[in-house]
Order: sequence, then C-alpha cells, then structure tokens
Amino acid sequence: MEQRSTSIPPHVLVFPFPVQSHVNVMLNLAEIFSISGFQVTFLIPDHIQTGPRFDQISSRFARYPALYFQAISDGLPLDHPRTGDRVKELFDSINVTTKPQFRHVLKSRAQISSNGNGRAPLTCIIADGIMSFTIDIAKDFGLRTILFRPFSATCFWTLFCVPKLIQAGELPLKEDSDMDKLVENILGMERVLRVRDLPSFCRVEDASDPQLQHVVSETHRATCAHGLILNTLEDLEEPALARIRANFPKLYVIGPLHGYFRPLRSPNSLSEEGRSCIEWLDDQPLKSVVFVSFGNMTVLKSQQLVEFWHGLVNSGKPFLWVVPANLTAGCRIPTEFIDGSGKRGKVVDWAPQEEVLSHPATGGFLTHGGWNSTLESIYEGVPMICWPFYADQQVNSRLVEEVWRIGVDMKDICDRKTVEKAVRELMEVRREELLKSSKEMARLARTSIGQGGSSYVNLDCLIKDIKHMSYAKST
Ligand SMILES: O=c1ccn([C@@H]2O[C@H](COP(=O)(O)OP(=O)(O)O[C@H]3O[C@H](CO)[C@@H](O)[C@H](O)[C@H]3O)[C@@H](O)[C@H]2O)c(=O)[nH]1
Repeated sequence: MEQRSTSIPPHVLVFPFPVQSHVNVMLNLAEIFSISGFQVTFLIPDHIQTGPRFDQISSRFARYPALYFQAISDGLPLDHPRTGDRVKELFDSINVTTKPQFRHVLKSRAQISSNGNGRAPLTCIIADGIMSFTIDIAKDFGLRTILFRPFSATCFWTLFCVPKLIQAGELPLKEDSDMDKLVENILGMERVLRVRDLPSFCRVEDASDPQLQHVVSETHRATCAHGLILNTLEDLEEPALARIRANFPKLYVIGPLHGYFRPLRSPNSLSEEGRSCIEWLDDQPLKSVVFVSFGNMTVLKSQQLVEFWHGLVNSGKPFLWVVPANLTAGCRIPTEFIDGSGKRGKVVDWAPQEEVLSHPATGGFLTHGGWNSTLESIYEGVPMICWPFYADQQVNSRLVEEVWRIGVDMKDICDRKTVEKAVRELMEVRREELLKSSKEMARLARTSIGQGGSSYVNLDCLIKDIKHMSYAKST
C-alpha cells in the first residue's frame, strides 16, 4: 500500500464495539490509517487490553508510533463471556458505562489538544455502527462520525427493511409462521431470503422486542452519520449495496479489510499455540482437513457439542477444532472423545484462523458464518459448512449456499447425521463444484482490494475525505 503523508496529519479516533471480532476488524482499519500517515487513537476495551492476546496486538502496532491505545470499559467484569446469548447485558452496560466515558474521552482530548501535546486535534470519529450515540456526542465537540458496520451488507439492508416487514405483516413471527416462505419486502432479495434466513433478532413474536428494536433503530440512525463504511465488496453483495447506496450517499465499501494484510504477515509472528496448529497441519495431506471454529460469541449446548463431535469423527476426515472456554459455557469435551478421535482430530482453545485457512492442508471450514470468518474463507477459496448461531449469521449462511454456491447451510439443524453428510458433501460429493466457485469468489475478493479494484478505490476515497476534513478544520 502506498505511504501517504500530509503536513497536517489527520487524527482519527477509532472506537470498536467491545467484542474480539469487532476489535480485530477495526484494528485492520486503524493499521490502514496508520500506513496512510494518520494519527490514530484506538479505544481498546479493557478486557482485551488485559487479555491473553494483547501482546500480539501491541507488537503488531509497535511500528506505528502515531497509533495510541486508550483503554475504555464496557462496564462488565473482565471475565464476562460476552457471548451472543448475553449481548443484551453488553448493550445495557455500554449505555450506562461506556457512553459517559466516551464523552469524557472527547472532552479531555479537546482540552489536551488546545494546550498542545504533540498530537493533532481530532479530525473525526470512526465508530462501530451499533454505537450510534457517538454521533451526537461527537457533534457536541464539533466532530463528525463515520460509522463502521462489520455485518454483511445484506444483513444491514435486511435490518433496514424491518419496519417495512412489520408494516406488511411479514414480522413479527407467529407460532405457525412458515419458516420456508420467501420474504417479499426486502428489495433486491425477494428470491433469496426465507423467513428462517432473517437475522436472529427477527425471530420474535413481539415487534416491540427490545433487542430487535435496538438493532433496527441503530441501523436507521446510521443515516445521521457523516458516512457509512462496510467491510464487503461490490461483486459479493451488489443487490443489497445498490439499495443501501440509495439511502446512504456517503457509502464506503472497502472490504475484505483483512486481505490488505494477508500477504504481509510473517509466520514467525505466530504465538506458540498458533505454531502448534500450523505444525499439525503440516503433517496432513493436501486439502484434507476440516477446520472447525464458531467464532468468539457462539454458545453450544452440551448435546450440540456431542453431535458435532460424532458427525466429525464419523465423517472420517481429519479436523482441527477450536473450542474456547466460552463456546461450551463451562462444559468441556469429554476426554474419551479426544482419545476416540486418535490422531485424526486436534482440539485447541484458539487458532490463527487466517493462517489455518490459507494452509494447503485445509480443505473445508465448518463455521457459524460470522462475517469475518465468511470473508476470510472466501478470500482463501475454502468452501464452507455453515451452522448459524445468531445475529447476521442466518443471512450469511444463506448467501453462502444459495447465492454464491460455495458451501452448505445446516440452518437450525444440528445432529450427527447432518454434520457427517455436510462434511462428505463438502469434501467428496460436491468437492469439484464447490472448489471451483470458491476459487472464483477468492479471485473477486482479491481483485477488489488490488490496485484499481472497487474496494481499493473506495478506501482511497475514504482516506482523501478524511484528509479533506482535516485540511478544512485547519484553515
Ligand atoms: O481461534 C480463533 C477464533 C477466531 N479468530 C478470529 O476471530 C474472528 C471471528 O469473527 P467472526 O467470524 O465475525 O465471528 P464472531 O466472533 O462470532 O463475530 C461477531 O461479530 C461479527 C461481526 O460483526 C458478526 O458477523 C458475528 O455474527 C458476531 O458473532 C475472525 O477474524 C477469526 O479469524 C481467530 O483468529 N482464532
């Protein structure tokens, strides 16, 4: 990427929603800003700053002296699991604790800047789109906010259409709702999304459900921001993006963000746990391994864990499975399972996912369909089995199977026979077809962030717009 500099460097404050995956993706954005010569203040959640992997983050950013981490609390205990089933606690706590802290950060920054501290005054705020309170607080300090929404564009657009679905009687659900019926009132997606593919927040029988109302109103509030950034690419989600653009004139479609750094990271930067995964993969045949990971916010019931386990073992394929403590809400995998899988399965607490997906031994990805995992798999051309848990994952898994045709959607079903069948389809029965379409998707993703590609050009516009804001403020 080109090194850019100006005499008045813009200074952006990057503020992620306080969960690991949102922080990861906004760190990529912060790194792009740093490479572009910006000063960056990154509000890092205290539970991540004090967590086991912050060392890796700080050594990655040591080369950018103009990037400064400032801790912020979400008000929950440091060891709270922050899983999808408990996200309401996070929303509530952010409202009470983080909102006033954010105001305080801006106030103290404004005072320091006016006294001169070697850092430029803030140019703008780049905040996670689920924290739209940033828009009004930033305005009080004469600052603009650009929101960053790390969901798929299709999920964002679906949430935007929810009031229309309610008006048309397609939502809320009824006890006898036909989950396989196509949803009619999401423009551009009429032939794609069924009721069961709507974001999990929509699975309610009361339209005033607080969580549904919250995510929908946050989505609409984004129209009050200066701009909206989406981590996707035109070729992947053109129908949704066309509709979003009609409502958001300043839309920056700049993904897949992790891709800008993929060829640059050295394998030597891996931690010991990361290296052990790669060494295990090194001993496996080409494209033979199923990588299994459900992200950072999924919770499995113990029976679901058992079903996945038997399905994987019965499929006869080698697998590498990430089982973090919060996945099983405390219930650990029985040791006889581990012994029973012999050398064929490896279970770890954490894996360097991007490196695992790019490893020649990896042949498939059993995932929850979180948006980062989906983009990472697409980028590496690895076909997927999706078992969506919550949020945007129901939408993403439908796109994987029905629109892009790069995998299998298990949607709502989790038994050993279904798991085994899905693995066999992915690794044997539909192997060639799925590999072919995955390879094409990877090509599109890589082209979009290469010089002259649609995301590359959009990113350049974003950087120029922020520079322009900085210039306008200083004159
Ligand atoms: O052992 C692991 C586990 C995860 N990851 C990384 O963690 C991220 C996981 O992100 P994602 O796939 O998006 O899953 P979640 O952690 O579940 O992310 C939440 O946030 C996403 C972005 O908003 C949503 O799409 C998801 O539905 C929501 O659950 C990815 O970058 C992975 O590479 C690792 O590197 N190693």
